[in-house]
Amino acid sequence: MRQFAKPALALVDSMRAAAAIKPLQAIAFGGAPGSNSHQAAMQFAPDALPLPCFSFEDALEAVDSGAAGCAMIPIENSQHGRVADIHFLLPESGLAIVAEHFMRITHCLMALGDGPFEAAYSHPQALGQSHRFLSERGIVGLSHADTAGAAAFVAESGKTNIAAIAPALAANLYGLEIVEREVEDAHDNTTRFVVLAKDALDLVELAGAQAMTTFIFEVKNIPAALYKALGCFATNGVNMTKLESYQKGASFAATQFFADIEGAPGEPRVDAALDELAFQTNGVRLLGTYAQARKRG
Ligand SMILES: O=C(O)C(=O)C[C@]1(C(=O)O)C=C[C@@H](O)C=C1
Repeated sequence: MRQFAKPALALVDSMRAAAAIKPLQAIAFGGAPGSNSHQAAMQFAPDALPLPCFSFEDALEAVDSGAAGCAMIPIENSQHGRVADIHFLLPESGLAIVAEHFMRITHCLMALGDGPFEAAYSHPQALGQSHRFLSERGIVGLSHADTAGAAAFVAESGKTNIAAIAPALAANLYGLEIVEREVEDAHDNTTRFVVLAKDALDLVELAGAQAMTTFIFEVKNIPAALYKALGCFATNGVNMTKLESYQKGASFAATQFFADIEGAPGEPRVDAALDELAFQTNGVRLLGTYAQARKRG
């Protein structure tokens, strides 16, 4: 069911009503109020109106339809890697990345009782980030659309033998007890989020800031295709900070890559690298240029 559990509905409705009055000030996020994405949105833009959406896809759609000025989307986690689907959703959304935001993620085990628990519900990323904690206690991780939504679901269930893994705020919002704090397996657990909007940033706004540029490209199906693609950045002295491969479709013939570099189009060495990349590959698509939120290297 693509609907938040009952304990979240009043808050979701009031946030949606406030956002509907001033959509340009609204920041859409995937998850119920109290989710990590909600908290990242508020850290990034404390005066914005948070707009809860059931999924990341719905949050992107809210920007596309004009229901929100931008969306806050998790893209990768230091412990558990890529956030599923984002590599397909971002390019397909047609939106531009206008900012990045890093947030230290800390999870709590929360429930109506104090255990023992057969299962804990959460977003698959949060379950992955707390994998050791759960397996040491014999608690089965069960996937839910988001962390805070899982807390609302556990509250609605009335059951004392299930728990949620979610931010502390969610326990507060949905009336659960925090059984254990900091259940993430690594204590520097951090998620990188990106902010997406309809219009790309005007590069003039980035003057003086270290810029990042995110793009996707598809290599030709020939030997050394990736070597040649990466050579474009090596010879032009451009620092690549992220490179991830993924398959599009089921042919497995042409691999796509999702990449971040330091620098912006308009800088001669970046322009030269991207021009050469276009020549060496089946296509390059820029997803956005924005200010670096954390120094790399
Ligand atoms: O469910 C949430 O709380 C989310 O905001 C999603 C999400 C993610 O998908 O990465 C965000 C940050 C954390 O890494 C865990 C979960």
